[in-house]
Amino acid sequence: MLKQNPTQTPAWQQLTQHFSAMRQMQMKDLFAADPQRFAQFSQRFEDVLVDYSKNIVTADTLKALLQLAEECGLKAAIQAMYSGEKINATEGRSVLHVALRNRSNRPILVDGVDVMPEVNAVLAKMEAFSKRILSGEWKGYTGKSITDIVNIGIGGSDLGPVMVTEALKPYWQPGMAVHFVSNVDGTHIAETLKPLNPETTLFCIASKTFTTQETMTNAETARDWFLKTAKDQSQVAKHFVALSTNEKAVAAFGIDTANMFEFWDWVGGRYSLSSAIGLPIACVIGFENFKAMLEGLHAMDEHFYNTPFEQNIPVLLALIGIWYNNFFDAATEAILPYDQYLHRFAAYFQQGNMESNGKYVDRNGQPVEYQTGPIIWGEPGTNGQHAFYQLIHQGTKMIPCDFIAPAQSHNPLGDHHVKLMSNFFAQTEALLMGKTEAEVEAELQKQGKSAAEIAELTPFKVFQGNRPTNSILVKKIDPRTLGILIAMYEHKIFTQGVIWNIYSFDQWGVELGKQLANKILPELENTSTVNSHDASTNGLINAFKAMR
Ligand SMILES: O=P(O)(O)OC[C@H]1O[C@@H](O)[C@H](O)[C@@H](O)[C@@H]1O
Repeated sequence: MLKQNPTQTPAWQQLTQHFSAMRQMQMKDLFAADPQRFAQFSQRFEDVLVDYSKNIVTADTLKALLQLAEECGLKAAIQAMYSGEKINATEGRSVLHVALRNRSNRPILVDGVDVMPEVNAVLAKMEAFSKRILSGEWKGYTGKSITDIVNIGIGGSDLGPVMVTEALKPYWQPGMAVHFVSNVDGTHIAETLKPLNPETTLFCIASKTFTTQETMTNAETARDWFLKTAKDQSQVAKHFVALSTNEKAVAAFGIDTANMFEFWDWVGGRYSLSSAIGLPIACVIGFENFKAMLEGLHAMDEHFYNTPFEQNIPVLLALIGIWYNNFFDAATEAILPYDQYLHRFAAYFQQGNMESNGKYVDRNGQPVEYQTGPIIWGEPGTNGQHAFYQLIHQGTKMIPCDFIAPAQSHNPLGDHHVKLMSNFFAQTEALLMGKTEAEVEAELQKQGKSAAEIAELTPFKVFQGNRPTNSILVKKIDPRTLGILIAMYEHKIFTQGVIWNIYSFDQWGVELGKQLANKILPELENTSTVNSHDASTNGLINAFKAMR
């Protein structure tokens, strides 16, 4: 894979020059000058409309950004990922979440072996299992059917299934509920288990490595809780399944490996929701709906693979993100879904994006001299409007935002949805157009304010506007569309990682804290004074011990 420093490309030089012309550019002037701007700067994919016209870009900007993608070897990088090359170089692994939802079934080789037969075998096992659970055929230790699934996992073994099951709540099958325990804080599992009945509860222990401290601790607590009632160790098999790559550790925990749903080291945790990690999803929305989501993911995978970059939605979104991140110095991006069911969508892509592209070392092992991954955050609208939008509208920082909304609500109550959507449209319009001094003055005059009051108040009520947004309007949040959206963001992250010349599929940055926590844990289990750390850490640990 090309290991190109993006700032050393001709395209980057061109963008730098172009930026000096664009930094003062007003989007409303661009709209006024070009009646075709919406048509020119929007793309449709199935029932998804992506409008990126409200960005500080011209055709020239996109041309230079597309050139940057070429010069950074994006084409070859996509090819390398889809053909199973070991692009996760620091872990020596392929990166093949696209194989998990490869509905075309075209062979995908890892070390010369087609992975599709094993992918399909696990999917078939998930289908059979989820059908047995949902039909009530799978019985617990007292002969009752399962009513509650508890997924125990963290990070990529939690956030995807949480986000998807919440997003697709209207598709939950009758008589089945799903719960998630991730935090090692005992409160999480204690509160989750309180209303549950061990006779009708199934635990999915989800961990790629099956060594993660939080998950193993919660899994042991769950097993103790279950055995407190069930008594008999042999009944664990009816209530515990494992979703993992680590057969040995699964067996050592006491889970029958017949109840293990396998995946592989070429599935990154944060890209694993279409692997066995998706089992709780399939068990609550039904396998047919899970399959529809896989088909949506695959459709966007194909779009990303086959579409020329100038119409390629993930590529365009990635390039626009780079434009703000690297030229306008925007440090964050907000994801703002106008759909309550998508309330964990931003949290999901916070991991997806920040764990992938939060790297300061490039693929040559050198510190980068440019910005890489942005900070991702967001909450559903309209809640955000009454909380943090003040800063987006009038703060000193540029925050490019993605607004996402469905045309059809799953809950068409009265005029709720048009009210919601009026806010969706109004916000991006306000961020684009702002409100001028003259408009504010005229408004205040109409309200009967004196000249002195008008002069005093006007500066506070002006909106500069010119704040960039993408609008992603979908017909309905259904399994297929959700799959499309997920893959769209995944490939955006991939594209940016390629251009920033970083490895997007490792996560070494999470290791140091784990190591230190393992060192500190035994120090907390006795009463002696600790002095093996820096003064602050010693002081805090000793204060904690004194307070217990
Ligand atoms: O699935 P596992 O092995 O328990 O790992 C869970 C999470 O563990 C974290 O340490 C990693 O940063 C995540 O990427 C990962 O998803």
